[in-house]
Amino acid sequence: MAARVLGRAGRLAAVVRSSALQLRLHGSAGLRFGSQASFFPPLGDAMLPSGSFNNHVALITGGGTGLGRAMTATLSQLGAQCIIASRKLDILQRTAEEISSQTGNKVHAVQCDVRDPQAVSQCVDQMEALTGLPDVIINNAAGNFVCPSERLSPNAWKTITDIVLNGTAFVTLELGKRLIQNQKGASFLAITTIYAESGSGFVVPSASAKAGVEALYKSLAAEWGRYGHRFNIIQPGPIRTKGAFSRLDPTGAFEKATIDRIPTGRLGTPAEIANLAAYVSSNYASWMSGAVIRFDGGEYVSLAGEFNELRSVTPDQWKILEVMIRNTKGS
Ligand SMILES: CC/C=C\C/C=C\C=C\C(=O)SCCNC(=O)CCNC(=O)[C@H](O)C(C)(C)COP(=O)(O)OP(=O)(O)OC[C@H]1O[C@@H](n2cnc3c(N)ncnc32)[C@H](O)[C@@H]1OP(=O)(O)O
Ligand SMILES: NC(=O)C1=CN([C@@H]2O[C@H](COP(=O)(O)OP(=O)(O)OC[C@H]3O[C@@H](n4cnc5c(N)ncnc54)[C@H](OP(=O)(O)O)[C@@H]3O)[C@@H](O)[C@H]2O)C=CC1
Repeated sequence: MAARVLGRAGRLAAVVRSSALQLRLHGSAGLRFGSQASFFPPLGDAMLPSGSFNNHVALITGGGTGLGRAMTATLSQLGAQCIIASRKLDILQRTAEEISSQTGNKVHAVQCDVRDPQAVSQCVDQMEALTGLPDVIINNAAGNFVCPSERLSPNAWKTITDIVLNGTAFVTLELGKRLIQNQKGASFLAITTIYAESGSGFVVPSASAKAGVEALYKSLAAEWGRYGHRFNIIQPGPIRTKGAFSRLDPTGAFEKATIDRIPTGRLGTPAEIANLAAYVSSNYASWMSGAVIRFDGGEYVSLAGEFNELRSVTPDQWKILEVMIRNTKGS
């Protein structure tokens, strides 16, 4: 009994320690925990051996904020030279300076609106001049907001699908063609979402575009292996970032309900997904291509199972239910 209590206290202490670490490197917002979260403490430090990305160049779209920033921090800590690209140059530059002053590795900030194929081509020109072509490409940039579909204007639809599907395609095709020409292989990773698979009301442009991204990456995994390219997908569940939560949970009501239904009792953390993205993008995963990795604390299966709500039935209620069911014998 004492050992069990001590074990639990140890796990809680680990949660606190690793949250403090993440705050330092990734600047994550406050974490909220459900009752079972102490079984699943998030670890904040880099999982791969130091130097795993030495002599590697990584491009992370949307790398100035949220999950992209965390992925950049981890890759940079592991030795990569990173390029982060998005629309807001001031934010990119601030992030680049902060990360590179912590890791000692260069992070370059390049302005790019991924919706514009010419801007993407210029961004890749700039990148070639700065670092040469990349070994790792993470298509992480996205746009989204909750909205009943009957309220969507054509431009609202176009804005989201342009950033998510066309933006990912423009970046992937531009880099893919140049890498093929230079006979250089690379790891491509796309960040989608768990509802790319199920679809979801109220985020229909995002769901449609993310499903398209998954089809794009699975198709290219089959077609471009012969050029040395790997294509993989991570589907994150909810991870608190300002960009996502301000547009998808403006009142904060979604967060509590979500934590209640996630079997691991908490949201994910930016550092956790950064570790997974680093592994998938690394040479340790050189046999991984065409993979779709759900990373959601169990939320998807929790939402899907018809009888999962029975979690709220108490042991006393089960005694009554069991008698009722057993009484059907022979009927
Ligand atoms: C709680 C989390 C749980 C789970 C998360 C699961 C999945 C998460 C997926 C994500 O992708 S989260 C990432 C979210 N991050 C971002 O969205 C960051 C970037 N976003 C933006 O820059 C904007 O929000 C943007 C997507 C609207 C694009 O900005 P831009 O300046 O290019 O567009 P406009 O502001 O000009 O709008 C274009 C068009 O859309 C209409 N519109 C904008 N907001 C809304 C809204 N809330 N409801 C309805 N319509 C909206 C806007 O009116 C324009 O259309 P019209 O020209 O007026 O017709
Ligand atoms: N957080 C979560 O719970 C989840 C997130 N995801 C996915 O994770 C990824 C990161 O999201 P998250 O970090 O939460 O949110 P953020 O809003 O922080 O990240 C989105 C990034 O995309 C960039 N971006 C948006 N539009 C463009 C554009 N037209 N061109 C170039 N860059 C653009 C933004 O930078 P800028 O404004 O400078 O252009 C921003 O850095 C996204 O793909 C999202 O769909 C998926 C499931 C859950």
